[in-house]
Amino acid sequence: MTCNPRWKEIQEALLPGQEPVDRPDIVSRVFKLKLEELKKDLFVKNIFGEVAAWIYVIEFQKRGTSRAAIHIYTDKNGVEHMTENEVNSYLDTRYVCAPESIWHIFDFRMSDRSTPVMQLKVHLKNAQGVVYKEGEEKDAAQRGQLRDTTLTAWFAANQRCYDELESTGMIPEDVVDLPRFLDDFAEDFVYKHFPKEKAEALAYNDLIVRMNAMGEKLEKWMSLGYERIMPDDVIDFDYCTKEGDRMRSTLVAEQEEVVKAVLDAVKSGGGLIYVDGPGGSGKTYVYLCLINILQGMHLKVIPIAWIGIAASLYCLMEERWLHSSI
Ligand SMILES: Nc1ncnc2c1ncn2[C@@H]1O[C@H](COP(=O)(O)OP(=O)(O)OP(=O)(O)O)[C@@H](O)[C@H]1O
Repeated sequence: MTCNPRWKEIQEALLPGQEPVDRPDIVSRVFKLKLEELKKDLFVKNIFGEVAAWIYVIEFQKRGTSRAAIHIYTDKNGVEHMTENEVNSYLDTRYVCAPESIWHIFDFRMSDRSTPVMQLKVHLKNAQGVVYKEGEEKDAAQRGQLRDTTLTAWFAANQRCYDELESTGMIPEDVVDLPRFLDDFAEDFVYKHFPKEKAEALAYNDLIVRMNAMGEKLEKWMSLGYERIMPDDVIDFDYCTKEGDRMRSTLVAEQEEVVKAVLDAVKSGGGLIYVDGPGGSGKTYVYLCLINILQGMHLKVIPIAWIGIAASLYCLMEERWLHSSI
């Protein structure tokens, strides 16, 4: 839909001697009202038939003519092809004309789309809600058993989809092709400096732990014959000592002061030390240095942080957030 400055509603709202170009605010408001009306016709009154999904983008042509490019999908299968060329939309709007500025100032939406998201009425098996009239309870209960709820219909759709995939041979049998994905699974551990073979064993053990947590057994599908090892069993103490010493030799005086205070506290049975400093002043570097030194001494170090991002900085360690360590 393209805006027409000669529209009656625009012309009537102009003050004597004004042209539409003088009143982008009126032009934008009228265009917006008409767009809303058109949306009602298309998507509520369905004047062109049932609509499966829709999306529109507002465009402003070179001399400021507003235009809504609306895609309507009448076929549910077409919905998944809805894409927007963001690069082109960006380039096309480099020139900001008066109606476009007003459109933004009024906070009108630049694009909108229908959301093909449905809320499922979750219920336990055979415990769906049934609406009944007094005296017709039995019929209603029977009807309720026959009729799908959004949840049971969703289960049925999943089953149909699964059956289709199965009939085309796209669902693998109960075999997990771990060797094919082992490199990907082991990547995290390689990143944490474990040699490839240990990283693979750790990945395999990690899968076992995760499966156990879900009440499943990895062995049911396969056994790769790795021995059970946990990250703590494969700490390279020599590497930690060397790396700790190397980092310590590079510390500036204030950093060394912190490291010394912590190591003294460890020797004398413990303590609580608070470290502060401006952003980028080398706090994390000190923690990493300490982690290496202490691990090299076969001591257990548990880094904890308020947020996941900070926790992930301790890449030598299993990441933990504060709440998971308490
Ligand atoms: N003594 C040092 N020798 C070499 N590089 C260092 C040293 N101290 C810090 N750096 C480097 O300086 C940068 C900033 O240090 P770091 O990330 O430890 O600061 P930070 O205080 O933890 O920062 P933020 O508060 O933003 O988290 C890092 O790249 C770190 O490797």
